[in-house]
Amino acid sequence: MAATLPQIQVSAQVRAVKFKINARLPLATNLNNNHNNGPILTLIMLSRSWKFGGLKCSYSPNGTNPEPKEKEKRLAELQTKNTGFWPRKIFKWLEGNVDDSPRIPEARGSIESFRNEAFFIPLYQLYLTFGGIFRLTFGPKSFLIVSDPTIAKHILKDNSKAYSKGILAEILDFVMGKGLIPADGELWRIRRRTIVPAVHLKYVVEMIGLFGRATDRLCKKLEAAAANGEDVEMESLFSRLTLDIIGKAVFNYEFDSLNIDTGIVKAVYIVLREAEDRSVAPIPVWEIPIWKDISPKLKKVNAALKLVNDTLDDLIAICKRMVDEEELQFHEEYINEQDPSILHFLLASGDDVSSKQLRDDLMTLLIAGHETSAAVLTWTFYLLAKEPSVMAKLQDEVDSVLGDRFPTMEDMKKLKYTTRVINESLRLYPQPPVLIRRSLEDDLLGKYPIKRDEDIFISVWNLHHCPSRWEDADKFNPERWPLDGPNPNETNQNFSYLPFGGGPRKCIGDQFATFENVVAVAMLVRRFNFQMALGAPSVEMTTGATIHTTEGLVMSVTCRTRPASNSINSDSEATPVSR
Ligand code: HEM
Repeated sequence: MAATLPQIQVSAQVRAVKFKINARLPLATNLNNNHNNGPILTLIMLSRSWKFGGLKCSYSPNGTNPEPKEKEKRLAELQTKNTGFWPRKIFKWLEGNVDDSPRIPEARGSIESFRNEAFFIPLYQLYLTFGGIFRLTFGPKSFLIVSDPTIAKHILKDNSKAYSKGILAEILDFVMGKGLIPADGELWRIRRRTIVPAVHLKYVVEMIGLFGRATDRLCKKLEAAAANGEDVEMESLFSRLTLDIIGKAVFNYEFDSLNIDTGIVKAVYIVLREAEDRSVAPIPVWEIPIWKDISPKLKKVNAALKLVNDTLDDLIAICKRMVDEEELQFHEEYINEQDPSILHFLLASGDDVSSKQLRDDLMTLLIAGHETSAAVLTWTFYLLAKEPSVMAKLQDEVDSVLGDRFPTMEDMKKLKYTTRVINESLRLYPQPPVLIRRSLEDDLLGKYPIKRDEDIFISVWNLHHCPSRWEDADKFNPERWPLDGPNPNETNQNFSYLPFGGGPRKCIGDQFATFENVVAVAMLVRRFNFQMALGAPSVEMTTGATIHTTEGLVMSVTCRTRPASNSINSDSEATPVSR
């Protein structure tokens, strides 16, 4: 199973751990500009200093290199003779350590090629050796890897002003510009204040109907596959489902990608794929001036980007006309029934239509809300196929709560086990698995002082798989979240669980996404049984913006005997599911 993590064995004498790290980093984790260290990293760490496989490496837990014996002896002599004339600083200087502050444990490595392993897996192995914060160094470049909940909270929440999105903003610039995810500082504050009100409760409730209609279209596709006995590749279907949903929810555009491959759908996928490719590219070729003009791939990307941008401009113009003509008064929970999209809300609120900023924000929402939800659904169905007892319990709940109709807001409160399944899926497969920050000033992380301009990866994967925090950490066990307990989040789990980040930059679509996933899972498991298809490629992880499978999630689908409507729970007002 892909989530089963290799454990490293650390012997007392020699700790020799050879890690091959695939530098297919999550979207936020590219090594570009001066961070460019090539595609693959191989770390070889030896406790203290030993020769191993012809390569000499060193590691010491306080970050200093072991000194030669003679020098140590001389220092010891000097120290024993110290009568107060030699200040302590001078001994430290002779040791090559000018200040008293503790040094962050350091893992040093060399770079080497190795494919087909998700980057965060070796980071997990290093975490088991080095602990909640360590420095990962290759040549002149280093990164801080944080897997400690208190330090994560400090960076994300308590001292969040001292951190920017760093390399994430650089990589995403071509597609998101200064959109809400990459933006920092005052611009981010202004945009966040403008956009968050658009995702109000009434809007989210309205979206539940949209989630149901879109999932119903997917059900029809699956019904056809089931009738023909065809296997289905669920990862790409989930990607299309969530694209259809987010297009309609953000700018009232019907991609209908589940049914047709129009030019715009293809263009969106070209742009999304490019964003992922850039996040894992060893060299930022797109920045080389001549290459930019002659590369057929980049030409294609630019053409696709132009089509997407032109379409967004058109949608903004159409929406602007609607807003000008309508007589609705703008208020806190403003919603236009014909077009409840976020774009409509923003324009009605007086947001500047001509600005590139609005387009950047729409593009950001499209990407943020599409890949993440698709990945959650993919891994949830993979986990469910592996745990039939969880699937059976889930189907029981859905049968009894939903009966034969589309889910409503009321059902969201009742589908408690379904929600726990999503909570647990997000623990095992956090999307994205790593959060990126850069320090804007000197700071203290735990007991360790750090300088400005440190690139930091907060490994949500490590936080969510920590063996001392979670019982049977690798087990898919929705029961770990009591049904009568609060919905787990970063606050009630003390930053050990960060499915939607935390602090001021927490996801603005958390409730939207949770309901979207609950509706999709509930409707799908009510209608179908899912199994891994016979002869399907084994499911392995790889990283782009989120965790993908390497070769898709190929499943066989069979129709369930439709459960009878449940008269107690069924809501006569709610729309029956179309047949
Ligand atoms: C299951 C689906 C989703 C997951 C797992 C998810 C996860 C996250 C996480 C972890 C962050 C924090 C990133 C960081 O701190 O660096 C984030 C931020 C964000 N998310 Fe989501 N997200 C999901 C769905 C959505 C949806 C549907 C939308 C939009 C409708 C959305 C919009 C955003 C935006 C705009 C931000 C940036 C907020 C800011 O920086 O102020 N997300 N998301």
